[in-house]
Amino acid sequence: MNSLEEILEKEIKSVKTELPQLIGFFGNYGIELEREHLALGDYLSSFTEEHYEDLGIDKQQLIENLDGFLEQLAAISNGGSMKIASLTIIGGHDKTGSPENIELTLVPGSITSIVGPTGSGKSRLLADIEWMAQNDTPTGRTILVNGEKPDTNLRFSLEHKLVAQLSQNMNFVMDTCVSEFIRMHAESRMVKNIPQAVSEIVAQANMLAGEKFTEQTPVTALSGGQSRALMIADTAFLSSSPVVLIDEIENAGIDRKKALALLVKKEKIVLMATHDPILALMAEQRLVIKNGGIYKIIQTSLAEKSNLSALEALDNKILSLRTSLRRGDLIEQEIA
Ligand SMILES: Nc1ncnc2c1ncn2[C@@H]1O[C@H](COP(=O)(O)OP(=O)(O)OP(=O)(O)O)[C@@H](O)[C@H]1O
Repeated sequence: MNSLEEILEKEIKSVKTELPQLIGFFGNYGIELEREHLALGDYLSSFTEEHYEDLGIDKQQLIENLDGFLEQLAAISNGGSMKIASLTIIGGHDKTGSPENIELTLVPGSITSIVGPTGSGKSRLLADIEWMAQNDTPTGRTILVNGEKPDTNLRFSLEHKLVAQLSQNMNFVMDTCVSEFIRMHAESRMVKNIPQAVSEIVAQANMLAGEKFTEQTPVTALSGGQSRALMIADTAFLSSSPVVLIDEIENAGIDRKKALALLVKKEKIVLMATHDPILALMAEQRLVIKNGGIYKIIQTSLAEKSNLSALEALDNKILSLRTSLRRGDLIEQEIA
């Protein structure tokens, strides 16, 4: 990443191609990066004091803000290499206040499922991890990163986001198309080849969802399953967060096994709340939640793993029935 001095000495033309984020940065102050042959520093020095008064900022402040912005960009682009060695969940208490006597350490490359009745507290556990709870949530749990309390910077800084959360509700409020949505995200993550990222993410999302959508589809026109597929592909490709939390892939009518494979491709700590036996058994361990507390930790046994293929065969049968149903066929044949 270039230093502030180097950026100020560069021609505006190359600044715009190398750091397109700066177009938006200056745009926020009402500064258009015109006169492309000038060095950025010379361009900013060519403004009169009155001009700066009109913009509502003086030159020194603008340069300081630019420096801060460049630091943030550098932090984001280094995010790709951000790794953690472990995540520890220290128990709090269940809904009735009984202690949750547990200390569980998760390491990268592991998948842990979270099971339990509706309303038992699965999403709450994911939320505790997302917020790096420090005995300050309704469960009293504490989360440690690399065996230590994460510092406040790590907890609240967006650039160093430790956790990517895929939640049950994906409501897009922006009125923009799919490619624009991914482009904005890819740009903020300093991705170099944005068109390639866009087409890969759309292709992967379409492999997860039923009806295909295109790069031009408005995000507000996506179905629940399609938008979830888009968010899963987006997280898998663009998120550098070392921890991925998934709240129920199965409800969205997307191919959940492919989705899981996509998300765990990289060395990440994955936790997923699920009601689905296949997903639960694909994890190496599962946390059973009861009345708001972690009640049991079960290691997936060999016998359970060997049941997976029979479960998948059952599941494929249901899937093909679902496909027939969606196509408008009758389901009259005897089901063995
Ligand atoms: N240990 C706890 N102490 C107090 N409240 C809790 C505790 N655990 C969970 N809750 C609360 O219980 C409610 C239900 O929990 P949650 O939404 O996490 O359930 P869930 O298992 O994810 O349900 P579903 O399967 O329907 O998605 C929430 O309001 C949550 O904050």
